Amino acid sequence: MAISIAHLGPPGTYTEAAAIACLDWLKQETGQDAILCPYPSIGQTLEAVASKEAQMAVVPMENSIEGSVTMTLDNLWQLDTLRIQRALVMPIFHALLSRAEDWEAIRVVYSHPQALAQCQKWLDNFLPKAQPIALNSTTEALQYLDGDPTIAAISSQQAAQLHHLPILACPINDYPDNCTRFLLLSLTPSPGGAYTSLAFSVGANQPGALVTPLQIFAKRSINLSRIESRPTKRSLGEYLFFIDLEADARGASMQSALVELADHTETLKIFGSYDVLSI
Ligand SMILES: O=C(O)C(=O)Cc1ccccc1
Repeated sequence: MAISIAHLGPPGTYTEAAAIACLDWLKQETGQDAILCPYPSIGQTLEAVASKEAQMAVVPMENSIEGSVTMTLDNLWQLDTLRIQRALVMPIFHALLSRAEDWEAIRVVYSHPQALAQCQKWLDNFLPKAQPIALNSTTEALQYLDGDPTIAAISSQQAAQLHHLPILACPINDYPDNCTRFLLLSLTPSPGGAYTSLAFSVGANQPGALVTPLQIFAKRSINLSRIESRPTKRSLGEYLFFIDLEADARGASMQSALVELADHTETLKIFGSYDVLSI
């Protein structure tokens, strides 16, 4: 039977393209068929798996220009049953979609906050009078573009094709080397792999509260490839730390590091060990 892969919709999002790559990979590697299920937000996409409405989810995690997708980090922490199965990195090329005949007519540009941020300088240069408006996804506004030549959206070329909309400019991202890392998640234990992602809170705000956990990995020569802090949402100035390590949690050295880490953190959540899918 086909399994369902939840992703951020409506159809044509970058996350859908990443989910299609995961679906193809699943079929090739395991023979498993899958269908795509679009959800209106990243939160609802992850919630669908946590509540077993869908078997897998694909979500954006981090962009090379804009950094973390905070919605994903916050939901991963809250729904602590989700485990990372694979990561995949996709190049992102943004396009300006609109029915406007004259750019001067464009008053509003809709898109996902990351896409607006990745095209900020371009928008300042070429559409200084247009108001950027953030939505849940790059494709949320596409249904409104047909009837209104004063609006535009930043979306992908594939989305333009899918929704039969003209591309006024492409690529419009401020930096040409624009990549996003996506995660494939499910409730099943991670398969293991070259990377481990985890997050922790620290007990007291005191000297060494962060350096002590980090030294646990440094003294074992385990490389830290990323660190990101997020507010705990309990009180101002209290943080959670999300870290990625270049090691498999099943290895002996990581096993002992994780035991030690549990002793030096308040809450520790291990999202799993996984490999990066090449597409
Ligand atoms: O809105 C989308 O299309 C997404 O998949 C989120 C996103 C936005 C910008 C870059 C990468 C992913």
